[in-house]
Amino acid sequence: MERISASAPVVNNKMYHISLGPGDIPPYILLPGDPGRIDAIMRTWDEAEEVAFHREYRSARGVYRGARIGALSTGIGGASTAIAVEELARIGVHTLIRVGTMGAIQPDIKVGDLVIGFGAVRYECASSEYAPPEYPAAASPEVVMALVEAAERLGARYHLGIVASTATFHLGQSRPGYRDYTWSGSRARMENLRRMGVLGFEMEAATIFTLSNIYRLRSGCVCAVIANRVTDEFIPEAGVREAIMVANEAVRILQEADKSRPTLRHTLSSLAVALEKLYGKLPGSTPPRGP
Ligand SMILES: O=P(O)(O)O[C@H]1O[C@H](CO)[C@@H](O)[C@H]1O
Ligand SMILES: O=c1cc[nH]c(=O)[nH]1
Repeated sequence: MERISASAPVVNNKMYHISLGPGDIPPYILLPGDPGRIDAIMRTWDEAEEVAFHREYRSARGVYRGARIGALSTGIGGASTAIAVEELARIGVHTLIRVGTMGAIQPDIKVGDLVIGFGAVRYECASSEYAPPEYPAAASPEVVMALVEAAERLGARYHLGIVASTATFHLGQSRPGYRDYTWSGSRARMENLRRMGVLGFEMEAATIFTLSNIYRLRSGCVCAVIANRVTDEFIPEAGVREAIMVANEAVRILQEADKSRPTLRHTLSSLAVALEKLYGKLPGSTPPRGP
């Protein structure tokens, strides 16, 4: 029987939760929360195949307008999302774009609009197990710029700003609980964040941004606004296809940029490979692995 390390479980060369191993998925990946959104994402690609489906983690790979692209659902919330980022990092994924849905908390944001987050309020709890509260949950500038460029190209109506990632959908987002249970901290949260200019509530961006910065990965987030909490409207799926298209296009933009402008790390590791071919194995050298 295969001996499996309990501290970093890998089963048949696949990460224990996401069921993916090195090479199974392209290093540029879309991260919806909902496994059902993988179908909608695959329908927008020119080539698409499902790769694995274990627990909440459903994955696919394909090609969008010449760009190799992957997708993995994270499930709802920071805990399952942290597992996804941990395991994706170990198999060489370096660029993560959350494609989610959101409840806007500003009155001028319409249901069906998109929100591109450049930072996230860390109410989701999972990131607190990785870094103190002073550590920011910030998206990567390159990914944010690619998302903005993509939204402009596609003529999508978008808002750029800070989002709030919560640990729960109800009390964490100032909704009453069962039998109208509430308390002052929950009731005050939405109004306080609205005054601070925060655009809306979702549940995963802060985890993705925090872990990505710690692990030197790139990340960003585009969400479809399916609800507005001020105007009290809700249209499931409003803007979801647009969010997916913006994320696809951003991956294409990033891949083009990465090809024409290799990073210092990539250049150095390519050099190490070339030297290794000439002179044999160098101590501590690793093959190039994306930007
Ligand atoms: O639409 P997704 O990506 O699942 O995201 C949003 O929807 C879920 C709540 O309904 C949370 O995961 C929230 O972040
Ligand atoms: O209100 C909403 C809508 C989508 N996702 C959330 O987390 N909250």
